[in-house]
Amino acid sequence: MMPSLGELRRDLIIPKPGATTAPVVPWAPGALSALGAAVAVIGAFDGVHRGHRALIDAAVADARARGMRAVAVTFDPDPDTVVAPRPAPKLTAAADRLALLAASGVDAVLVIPFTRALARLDHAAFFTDVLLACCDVRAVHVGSDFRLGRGGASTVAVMRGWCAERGIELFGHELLRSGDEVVSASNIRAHLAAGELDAASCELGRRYLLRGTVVHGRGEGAGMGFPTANIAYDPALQVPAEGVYGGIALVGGVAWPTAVNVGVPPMFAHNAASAALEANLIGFSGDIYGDAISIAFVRRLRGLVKFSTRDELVRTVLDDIDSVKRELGEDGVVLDDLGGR
Ligand SMILES: Cc1cc2nc3c(=O)[nH]c(=O)nc-3n(C[C@H](O)[C@H](O)[C@H](O)COP(=O)(O)O)c2cc1C
Ligand SMILES: Nc1ncnc2c1ncn2[C@@H]1O[C@H](COP(=O)(O)OP(=O)(O)OP(=O)(O)O)[C@@H](O)[C@H]1O
Repeated sequence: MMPSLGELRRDLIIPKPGATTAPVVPWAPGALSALGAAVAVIGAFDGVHRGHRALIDAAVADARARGMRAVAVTFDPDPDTVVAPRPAPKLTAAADRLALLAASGVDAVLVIPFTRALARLDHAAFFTDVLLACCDVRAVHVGSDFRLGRGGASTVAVMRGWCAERGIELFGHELLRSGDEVVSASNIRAHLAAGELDAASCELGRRYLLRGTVVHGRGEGAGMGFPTANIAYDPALQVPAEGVYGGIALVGGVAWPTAVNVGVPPMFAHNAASAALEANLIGFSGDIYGDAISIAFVRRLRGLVKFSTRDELVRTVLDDIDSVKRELGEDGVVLDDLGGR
């Protein structure tokens, strides 16, 4: 059956109605001084996965115990896109990453512009000139693998010593695991790239979501009995492995069960207009060219096949659509309070 509204809202990165979301504050000297003494949790937080959320929960609990405010400290752009020779595809665009952090239970999200100059700072300069210049931080929470400074020179042990001398407690938490692997953005990307949707969703703590825009395709799908929305997406985002998936598409405030094709269809690979991401929205008819669309991936159904006949392709895709209907329903669900997202 179609997932509940609550599940959809979480999958589609929509705050619950009435949920409080923290302010997202760009870095500036003294920008968070009004918060008073605070507990910081620091990271790039791509995906805001279960490991990140466990770490944030620990920081919020510590802040509450101290009677202080909790601040998630993150960077924009993601540091990896500035310093890595070949940046990894991202699980979340910056806006989604910040929205997830703002809804995580912290009292503020501090966004530090990440530049090559910032990457060159050592931990002492980062803490003094950047973090403490903005906020009265009394405790810092990071994962045990967290590193700061040029080439990641400063380990948790080094930072803990420096902080302790200044009356700041630094906690390097053991990393959350899922089975026998650490929950990490890198592992989630690898699972998605391998089509291992269950493992990716489990570590992420929700379904993977890809946002895009509906664009014109070859327009052959409608003639085949399954019109598809061709979707253009940000190439910096991680795409699940080529194949056919069942999922949920959010367009204009309605969540539709959807059959999704990821990858240029092998039968039409010669056509430059072939979309690498297209979705048949079950129960929908209408014109959505140019609209924003989000796809939450629920189940991988199969790999892409180069069928020998068009009939075979049509029969198989209609079967795919039937199996999505059985699992996710045959009609859209209106999400009435989307908060503009
Ligand atoms: C659920 C689904 C599964 C698909 N599976 C395949 C496939 O296995 N092989 C293939 O060549 N094309 C596959 N396609 C792509 C179709 O060939 C494509 O939708 C059709 O050519 C229409 O494309 P257009 O909308 O760009 O005109 C699939 C499409 C959907 C929606
Ligand atoms: N599984 C985890 N459990 C607890 N804390 C974690 C976990 N993974 C990362 N962290 C911490 O969360 C913060 C943000 O980490 P970061 O953005 O590097 O995430 P990541 O998932 O490890 O990413 P990547 O795999 O790309 O290195 C850091 O303080 C990091 O140590």
